[in-house]
Amino acid sequence: MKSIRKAVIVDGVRTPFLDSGGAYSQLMTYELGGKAIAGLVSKTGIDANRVNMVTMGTVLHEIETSNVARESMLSAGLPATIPAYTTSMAGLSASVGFANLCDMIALGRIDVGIAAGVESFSDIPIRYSQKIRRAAMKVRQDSSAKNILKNLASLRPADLKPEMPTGTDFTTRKTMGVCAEQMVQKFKVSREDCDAFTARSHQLAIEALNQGYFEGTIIPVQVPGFEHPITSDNTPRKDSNIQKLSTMRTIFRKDGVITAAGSSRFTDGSAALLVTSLEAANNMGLQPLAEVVDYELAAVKSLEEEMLLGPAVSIPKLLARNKLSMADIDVWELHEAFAAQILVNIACMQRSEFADEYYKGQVPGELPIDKLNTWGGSLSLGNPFAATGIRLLTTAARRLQVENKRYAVVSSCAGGGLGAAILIKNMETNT
Ligand SMILES: CC(=O)CC(=O)SCCNC(=O)CCNC(=O)[C@H](O)C(C)(C)COP(=O)(O)OP(=O)(O)OC[C@H]1O[C@@H](n2cnc3c(N)ncnc32)[C@H](O)[C@@H]1OP(=O)(O)O
Repeated sequence: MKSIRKAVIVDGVRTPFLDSGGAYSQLMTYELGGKAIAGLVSKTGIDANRVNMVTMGTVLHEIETSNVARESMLSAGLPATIPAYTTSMAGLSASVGFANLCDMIALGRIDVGIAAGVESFSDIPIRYSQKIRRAAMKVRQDSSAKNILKNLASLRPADLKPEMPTGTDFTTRKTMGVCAEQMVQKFKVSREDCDAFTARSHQLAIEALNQGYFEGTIIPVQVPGFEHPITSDNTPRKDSNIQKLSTMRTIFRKDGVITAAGSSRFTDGSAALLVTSLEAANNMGLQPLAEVVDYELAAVKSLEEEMLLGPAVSIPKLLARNKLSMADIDVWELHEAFAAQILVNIACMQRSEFADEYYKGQVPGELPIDKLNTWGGSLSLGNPFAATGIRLLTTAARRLQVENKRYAVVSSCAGGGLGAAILIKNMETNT
């Protein structure tokens, strides 16, 4: 086995993010995934034959293309000799694929990888009820007319109702919005602060678009039946101001704080990122954006009250292991599942009782909000679950360059009470 080597982020791209049920309804998930991979190869100009491995995360698995990584890279025209596998870890699905590739690079197993993520809520796996599935299996074993009639007779009209995925956590049987409101009950954040955070997210995304920070990273997508390629997200919203937000009703709990605007929306999109060894980047004449320093995967103790506290349980461990404090991090990119969820995570990291429970008494302190998601976030840009992990990494790496800073931390919560934090470092300040 070779010694530990540096993994570097060369660049990343994404498709425009669109509310589900929109233009991407024309595409199967793998086709949408292939758009980001093809866009990445085209943007970086790499010879696709140099790619050793492709990972793609997804949360909602389409049955016929269950290894969506493979189907996506083939649809992107990559050589069939490149192995590809699909990663699944709720909202961290693409992040864990990225982490796998970094480890493979560090250990010398591969030189060049593509880490991607895709989500389509417009092409979701819809199932028949368990009663129908069982009857169908019995008919498959014995397809005589008598057995078909017997099984048909055992069914009721209600059994024919299709089962749609709802985004409900399997263990708690609660939606993420309900879980987020439970965290608010325990850790207390105000409606006013949530509205202010939501308005900030949209305002910063609009500013980032005006500044041209996303130029070149959002690839045009040609959808069959559309005259022109799709070139931009359908958000942020200009009317997402505090005056309007404060009048909106809460949706997951009557006396709660979460509105439709304070929730990330069901979104379709894909994203892909090129990660290589430093040597491979140099050999290919590529200028990487950032070095991958370390990552931490973590999980909460109580799924009932702490479902979306992934950042609060993963960031402090990552910082402590790397002997860094909150103040050492210049660029923060956190997934905005809900405005309330971000505020609860920030609050938890300042509490001694939380620190006692999770990190042996060291209180991480205040995450500086002026360094957080300054180009907007999932509330204002959309949240195609797995693709979001790659969007966050690309944004963090690019912000390091634009802001000329040293360290960035990317962190996300996820269903199942999971969390991840990833530490990257600007290549320009790589001392
Ligand atoms: C997956 C993981 O592991 C981690 C995670 O990310 S967990 C979080 C995952 N995300 C979720 O669970 C998704 C939660 N989202 C939802 O359930 C739904 O998108 C939602 C309930 C929030 C939206 O519900 P909806 O009924 O479709 O809302 P929608 O009709 O768009 O909006 C309601 C109203 O608010 C308005 N509105 C919405 N967002 C707004 C905004 N930002 N600013 C101003 N107004 C807004 C709309 O225009 C609409 O107004 P009208 O009634 O006048 O038309």
